[in-house]
Amino acid sequence: MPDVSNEPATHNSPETALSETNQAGLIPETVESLIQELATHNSPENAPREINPAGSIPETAERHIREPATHTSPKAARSEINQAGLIPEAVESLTQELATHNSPGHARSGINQAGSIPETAETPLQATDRVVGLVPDQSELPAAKSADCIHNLARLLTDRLQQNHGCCHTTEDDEVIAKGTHPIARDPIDRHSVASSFSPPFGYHLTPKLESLLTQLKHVVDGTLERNHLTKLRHTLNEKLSRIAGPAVTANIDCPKLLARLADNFEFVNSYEYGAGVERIPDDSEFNIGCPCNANENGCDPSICDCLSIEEDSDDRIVPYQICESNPKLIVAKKDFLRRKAIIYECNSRCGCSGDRCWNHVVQQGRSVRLEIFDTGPRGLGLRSPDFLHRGQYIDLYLGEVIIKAEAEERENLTDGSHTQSYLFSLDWNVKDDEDEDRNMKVVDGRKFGSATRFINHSCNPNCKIVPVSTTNHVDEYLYNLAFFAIRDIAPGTELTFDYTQGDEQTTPAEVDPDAVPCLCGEANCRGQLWPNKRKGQGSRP
Ligand SMILES: C[S@@+](CC[C@H](N)C(=O)[O-])C[C@H]1O[C@@H](n2cnc3c(N)ncnc32)[C@H](O)[C@@H]1O
Repeated sequence: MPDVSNEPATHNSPETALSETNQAGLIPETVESLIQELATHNSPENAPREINPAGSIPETAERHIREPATHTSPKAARSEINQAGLIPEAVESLTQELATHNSPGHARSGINQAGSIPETAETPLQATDRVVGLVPDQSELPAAKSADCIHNLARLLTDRLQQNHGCCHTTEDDEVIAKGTHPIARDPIDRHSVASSFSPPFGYHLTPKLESLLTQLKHVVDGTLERNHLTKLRHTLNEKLSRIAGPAVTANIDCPKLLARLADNFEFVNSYEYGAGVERIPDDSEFNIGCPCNANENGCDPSICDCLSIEEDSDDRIVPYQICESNPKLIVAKKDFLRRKAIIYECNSRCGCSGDRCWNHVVQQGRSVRLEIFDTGPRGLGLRSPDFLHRGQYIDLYLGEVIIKAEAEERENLTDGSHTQSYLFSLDWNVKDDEDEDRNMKVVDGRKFGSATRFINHSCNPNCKIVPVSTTNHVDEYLYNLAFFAIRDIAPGTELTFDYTQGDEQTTPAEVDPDAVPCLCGEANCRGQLWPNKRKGQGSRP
């Protein structure tokens, strides 16, 4: 990238520089055409007369942007213009700079297909045009001095392009990123640095026209940086999404702030991440035994399957799954099971029914539906599926860092009193009392690591439910999966929601806690708040 401040202009006689640049394909065709147009119409003496004093692009030049230039060889045109001092080097450098950051091929195809001037191509066009437009003011500000001013600006803009490859976060985003454990390190950017640091060399004055040119250049460079940054964020995010196991998880997000938060500050994981101090019973513990069902006879038999939980008031085993009525290839959670509070113990490889061929083996098969993270507006990001979801269909797991209760409390205290989003989910299904909770309970934190379900918002009239599911390790009662199931048929593209107070008493509070996070679900039965502010983390306790 050329340093226009220090580089002697020797090897760049304007002619050579332009021809070199053109060989490298760096100057968009439209700029060429305009230069030709200007050269044809503007001999140095004619220029002030011909060019619209208001600084807009002359009609003739506009026309030529769409027409192939025929009558003037670019080389000759440039040489004429340069002799007249009408194309300052700085504009040339800036043209190159912008062209480098915005592939010329791309710029050209944008121009040609749309038949209009894209923003990126506008810079050199406008710059050239307006610089020429300065000629009438030469008595006030000699062209050479104008060029110096622009040169100075071009250096600052170039520095800015070199220093950061497009970080245009807001201060708020920088804060969010600074708090994260996995940020892509970026220095905070002062968006006004160019404007505030530019001042004309001593003794030079800026005409209003030049000042407006400089402002335009700055906006174009800022816009270019912003676009480059968004492209990079999308790339980063798509890479992360592509590493998620199973059918596609995509993101449909335009808001730069939300995009930055997701791309820079969140990692998708395919299983739990275990934090410090989390004790686990190993899967191969001698106490983990399978059921006696026989794969070669009746398969898994609900009347004898030891994996199934037993009803409290009878010896009946609770059968959680059935064949889906509207799609016989699908095993879904039973309607009556979804209404109750119960944990699912699935069969696994230790079982006589050989686990993976057993009907009681749904969550372990993994996600089978596609998901899309999208911008809901007032509720931040949300989740939906482009697929039709059947009632009882398993959707995905809620994943994240598994941490001990004390750690969860510390994390929650950091955000206490604020309406910061909460991603804590207590694994409290088998917790007996407060002492047991303090000693054994674990919490899943989906803030920095998680799955797509971490974006499921709350609704007071939800279409999903979270169910505790134990799969390969039935003896570790404090560690199980949190699995989302559809509780009714869900049309493609419908936002997925669940009740954040699931398991708690779900009555409309007499008065909404003024410190609580207000609920924006918009349902007729909305309770007005997500959680009472005293407890933001969710739990699955029955
Ligand atoms: C688990 S996150 C859900 C994803 C979140 N919307 C995001 O952008 O990352 C929970 C947070 O989402 C927001 N949220 C979820 N449901 C909401 C609702 N019904 N009304 C208002 N905010 C909601 C709250 O800020 C809550 O703390």
